[in-house]
Amino acid sequence: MFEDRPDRQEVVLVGRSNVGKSTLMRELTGHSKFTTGKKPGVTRKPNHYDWAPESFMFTDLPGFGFMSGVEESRSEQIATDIVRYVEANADDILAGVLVVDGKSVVDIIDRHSGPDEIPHDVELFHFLRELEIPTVVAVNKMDKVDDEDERLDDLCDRLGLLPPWRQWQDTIAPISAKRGNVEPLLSALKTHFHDQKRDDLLKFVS
Ligand SMILES: Nc1nc2c(ncn2[C@@H]2O[C@H](COP(=O)(O)OP(=O)(O)OP(=O)(O)O)[C@@H](O)[C@H]2O)c(=O)[nH]1
Ligand SMILES: [Mg+2]
Repeated sequence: MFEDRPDRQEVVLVGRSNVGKSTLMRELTGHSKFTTGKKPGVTRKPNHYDWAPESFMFTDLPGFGFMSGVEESRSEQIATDIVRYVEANADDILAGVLVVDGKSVVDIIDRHSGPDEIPHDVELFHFLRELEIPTVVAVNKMDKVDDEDERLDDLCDRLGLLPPWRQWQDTIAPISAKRGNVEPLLSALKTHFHDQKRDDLLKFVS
Protein backbone atom coordinates (compact mmCIF):
# COMPACT_ATOMS: atom_id res chain seq x y z
CA MET A 1 0.00 0.00 0.00
CA PHE A 2 2.85 2.40 0.79
CA GLU A 3 5.44 1.47 -1.81
CA ASP A 4 5.27 4.63 -3.98
CA ARG A 5 6.29 7.14 -1.36
CA PRO A 6 8.45 9.96 -2.77
CA ASP A 7 11.56 10.68 -0.73
CA ARG A 8 10.55 14.00 0.82
CA GLN A 9 9.89 15.64 4.14
CA GLU A 10 6.22 15.76 4.81
CA VAL A 11 3.19 16.72 6.81
CA VAL A 12 0.86 13.71 7.14
CA LEU A 13 -2.88 13.80 7.63
CA VAL A 14 -4.26 10.88 9.60
CA GLY A 15 -7.69 10.17 11.04
CA ARG A 16 -10.85 8.15 10.84
CA SER A 17 -12.72 7.74 7.61
CA ASN A 18 -14.98 10.57 6.56
CA VAL A 19 -13.59 13.22 8.92
CA GLY A 20 -12.56 15.42 5.99
CA LYS A 21 -8.88 14.63 5.38
CA SER A 22 -9.16 14.87 1.61
CA THR A 23 -11.23 18.04 1.84
CA LEU A 24 -8.49 19.51 4.04
CA MET A 25 -5.89 18.33 1.54
CA ARG A 26 -7.62 20.37 -1.16
CA GLU A 27 -7.55 23.38 1.09
CA LEU A 28 -3.87 22.98 1.99
CA THR A 29 -2.62 22.36 -1.53
CA GLY A 30 -5.10 24.48 -3.47
CA HIS A 31 -5.75 21.50 -5.72
CA SER A 32 -9.08 19.84 -6.28
CA LYS A 33 -7.78 16.51 -7.53
CA PHE A 34 -8.31 14.84 -4.16
CA THR A 35 -11.46 12.79 -4.22
CA THR A 36 -13.83 13.43 -1.34
CA GLY A 37 -17.15 11.85 -0.61
CA LYS A 38 -20.11 11.43 1.65
CA LYS A 39 -19.42 7.77 2.40
CA PRO A 40 -16.45 6.67 4.54
CA GLY A 41 -13.58 4.87 2.85
CA VAL A 42 -13.11 7.06 -0.23
CA THR A 43 -9.32 7.30 0.02
CA ARG A 44 -7.74 3.85 -0.18
CA LYS A 45 -4.10 4.70 -0.86
CA PRO A 46 -1.82 7.49 0.34
CA ASN A 47 -2.03 10.64 -1.74
CA HIS A 48 1.17 12.60 -1.86
CA TYR A 49 1.16 16.17 -3.07
CA ASP A 50 4.69 17.35 -3.45
CA TRP A 51 6.84 20.31 -4.39
CA ALA A 52 9.94 18.63 -5.77
CA PRO A 53 12.33 21.63 -5.66
CA GLU A 54 11.64 22.12 -1.96
CA SER A 55 11.54 18.41 -1.24
CA PHE A 56 8.30 18.85 0.69
CA MET A 57 4.89 17.21 0.53
CA PHE A 58 1.54 16.85 2.17
CA THR A 59 0.31 13.26 2.48
CA ASP A 60 -3.32 12.23 2.85
CA LEU A 61 -3.46 8.73 4.33
CA PRO A 62 -6.48 6.43 4.09
CA GLY A 63 -8.92 6.66 6.99
CA PHE A 64 -9.36 3.97 9.59
CA GLY A 65 -12.52 2.87 11.37
CA PHE A 66 -15.84 2.06 9.81
CA MET A 67 -15.99 2.18 6.02
CA SER A 68 -18.89 1.33 3.83
CA GLY A 69 -18.38 -1.89 1.93
CA VAL A 70 -15.17 -2.70 3.78
CA GLU A 71 -14.82 -5.53 6.24
CA GLU A 72 -13.67 -4.75 9.72
CA SER A 73 -10.50 -6.81 9.42
CA ARG A 74 -9.52 -4.77 6.36
CA SER A 75 -10.19 -1.57 8.23
CA GLU A 76 -8.02 -2.76 11.13
CA GLN A 77 -5.32 -3.57 8.59
CA ILE A 78 -5.42 0.02 7.37
CA ALA A 79 -4.96 1.28 10.94
CA THR A 80 -1.94 -1.01 11.28
CA ASP A 81 -0.54 0.16 7.95
CA ILE A 82 -0.86 3.79 9.02
CA VAL A 83 1.09 3.08 12.19
CA ARG A 84 3.79 1.33 10.13
CA TYR A 85 3.96 4.20 7.65
CA VAL A 86 4.42 6.76 10.41
CA GLU A 87 7.00 4.63 12.18
CA ALA A 88 9.01 3.98 9.04
CA ASN A 89 9.04 7.64 7.99
CA ALA A 90 9.12 9.38 11.36
CA ASP A 91 12.42 11.12 10.59
CA ASP A 92 10.89 12.78 7.54
CA ILE A 93 7.61 13.78 9.16
CA LEU A 94 7.71 17.45 10.09
CA ALA A 95 4.25 17.37 11.61
CA GLY A 96 1.40 14.94 12.06
CA VAL A 97 -2.12 16.26 11.66
CA LEU A 98 -4.71 14.09 13.38
CA VAL A 99 -8.00 15.08 11.75
CA VAL A 100 -11.15 14.46 13.79
CA ASP A 101 -14.83 15.30 13.36
CA GLY A 102 -15.59 17.96 15.97
CA LYS A 103 -19.22 16.98 16.17
CA SER A 104 -18.70 13.29 16.95
CA VAL A 105 -15.15 12.73 18.16
CA VAL A 106 -15.78 12.87 21.92
CA ASP A 107 -18.75 10.48 21.66
CA ILE A 108 -16.73 8.05 19.55
CA ILE A 109 -13.82 8.17 21.99
CA ASP A 110 -16.15 7.55 24.93
CA ARG A 111 -17.87 4.68 23.16
CA HIS A 112 -14.56 2.95 22.50
CA SER A 113 -12.96 3.54 25.89
CA GLY A 114 -12.83 0.60 28.23
CA PRO A 115 -10.56 -1.61 30.29
CA ASP A 116 -9.17 -3.37 27.20
CA GLU A 117 -9.77 -0.73 24.62
CA ILE A 118 -8.07 2.51 23.64
CA PRO A 119 -9.85 4.47 20.90
CA HIS A 120 -7.84 4.78 17.69
CA ASP A 121 -7.82 8.58 17.82
CA VAL A 122 -6.37 8.65 21.31
CA GLU A 123 -3.89 5.91 20.47
CA LEU A 124 -2.64 7.68 17.34
CA PHE A 125 -2.31 10.97 19.17
CA HIS A 126 -0.07 9.41 21.82
CA PHE A 127 1.76 7.35 19.25
CA LEU A 128 2.73 10.44 17.21
CA ARG A 129 3.86 12.24 20.34
CA GLU A 130 5.88 9.27 21.52
CA LEU A 131 7.74 9.35 18.23
CA GLU A 132 8.37 13.04 18.96
CA ILE A 133 6.47 14.10 15.88
CA PRO A 134 4.92 17.54 16.45
CA THR A 135 1.21 16.80 16.40
CA VAL A 136 -1.78 19.00 15.69
CA VAL A 137 -5.34 17.81 16.18
CA ALA A 138 -7.36 19.44 13.39
CA VAL A 139 -10.87 19.47 14.82
CA ASN A 140 -12.84 19.65 11.59
CA LYS A 141 -16.51 20.32 10.76
CA MET A 142 -16.70 23.00 13.44
CA ASP A 143 -19.41 24.62 11.31
CA LYS A 144 -21.70 21.92 12.74
CA VAL A 145 -20.75 22.55 16.39
CA ASP A 146 -22.56 25.13 18.57
CA ASP A 147 -20.88 24.64 21.94
CA GLU A 148 -17.33 25.05 20.67
CA ASP A 149 -15.54 25.70 23.97
CA GLU A 150 -17.26 22.85 25.75
CA ARG A 151 -16.55 20.38 22.93
CA LEU A 152 -12.91 21.33 22.65
CA ASP A 153 -12.38 21.22 26.42
CA ASP A 154 -13.91 17.72 26.50
CA LEU A 155 -11.63 16.65 23.66
CA CYS A 156 -8.57 17.97 25.53
CA ASP A 157 -9.65 16.01 28.57
CA ARG A 158 -9.91 12.78 26.54
CA LEU A 159 -6.47 13.35 25.01
CA GLY A 160 -4.87 13.95 28.38
CA LEU A 161 -4.38 17.67 27.81
CA LEU A 162 -5.47 19.86 30.70
CA PRO A 163 -8.35 22.16 29.65
CA PRO A 164 -9.01 24.94 28.74
CA TRP A 165 -8.25 24.17 25.10
CA ARG A 166 -7.14 27.72 24.41
CA GLN A 167 -3.86 27.06 26.14
CA TRP A 168 -3.12 24.35 23.52
CA GLN A 169 -3.27 26.42 20.35
CA ASP A 170 -0.23 24.69 18.85
CA THR A 171 -1.99 21.35 19.36
CA ILE A 172 -5.75 21.89 19.07
CA ALA A 173 -6.89 23.60 15.87
CA PRO A 174 -10.66 24.02 15.31
CA ILE A 175 -11.30 24.27 11.57
CA SER A 176 -13.90 23.87 8.87
CA ALA A 177 -12.13 22.52 5.80
CA LYS A 178 -15.25 22.61 3.68
CA ARG A 179 -15.79 26.30 4.42
CA GLY A 180 -12.12 27.06 3.79
CA ASN A 181 -11.58 28.07 7.40
CA VAL A 182 -8.27 26.44 8.33
CA GLU A 183 -6.32 29.37 9.80
CA PRO A 184 -5.83 27.82 13.28
CA LEU A 185 -4.19 24.77 11.69
CA LEU A 186 -1.91 26.85 9.46
CA SER A 187 -0.89 28.91 12.43
CA ALA A 188 -0.05 25.79 14.48
CA LEU A 189 1.95 24.32 11.59
CA LYS A 190 3.87 27.59 11.23
CA THR A 191 4.91 27.33 14.85
CA HIS A 192 6.09 23.74 14.38
CA PHE A 193 8.04 24.53 11.19
CA HIS A 194 9.65 27.48 12.89
CA ASP A 195 10.60 25.40 15.93
CA GLN A 196 12.32 22.94 13.59
CA LYS A 197 14.19 25.80 11.91
CA ARG A 198 12.29 25.28 8.70
CA ASP A 199 11.15 28.83 8.02
CA ASP A 200 11.86 28.06 4.36
CA LEU A 201 8.63 26.02 4.36
CA LEU A 202 6.38 28.69 5.87
CA LYS A 203 5.08 29.57 2.42
CA PHE A 204 3.28 26.22 2.29
CA VAL A 205 1.21 27.07 5.32
CA SER A 206 0.49 30.75 4.62
N1 LIG B 1 -19.97 20.19 7.47
C1 LIG B 1 -18.75 19.91 7.05
N2 LIG B 1 -18.53 18.85 6.23
C2 LIG B 1 -17.26 18.60 5.84
C3 LIG B 1 -16.17 19.42 6.23
N3 LIG B 1 -15.05 18.92 5.69
C4 LIG B 1 -15.41 17.82 4.97
N4 LIG B 1 -16.74 17.63 5.05
C5 LIG B 1 -17.54 16.57 4.39
O1 LIG B 1 -17.23 15.31 4.98
C6 LIG B 1 -17.31 14.27 4.00
C7 LIG B 1 -16.03 13.46 3.97
O2 LIG B 1 -14.97 14.27 3.49
P1 LIG B 1 -13.61 13.62 2.90
O3 LIG B 1 -12.67 14.77 2.73
O4 LIG B 1 -13.88 12.75 1.76
O5 LIG B 1 -13.17 12.73 4.16
P2 LIG B 1 -11.89 11.76 4.31
O6 LIG B 1 -11.44 11.90 5.72
O7 LIG B 1 -10.90 12.02 3.24
O8 LIG B 1 -12.58 10.34 4.13
P3 LIG B 1 -11.90 8.93 3.67
O9 LIG B 1 -11.12 9.18 2.43
O10 LIG B 1 -13.10 8.08 3.48
O11 LIG B 1 -11.06 8.47 4.82
C8 LIG B 1 -17.62 14.97 2.67
O12 LIG B 1 -19.01 14.90 2.43
C9 LIG B 1 -17.17 16.40 2.93
O13 LIG B 1 -17.84 17.35 2.13
C10 LIG B 1 -16.44 20.55 7.07
O14 LIG B 1 -15.57 21.34 7.46
N5 LIG B 1 -17.74 20.74 7.44
MG1 LIG C 1 -10.11 10.80 1.82
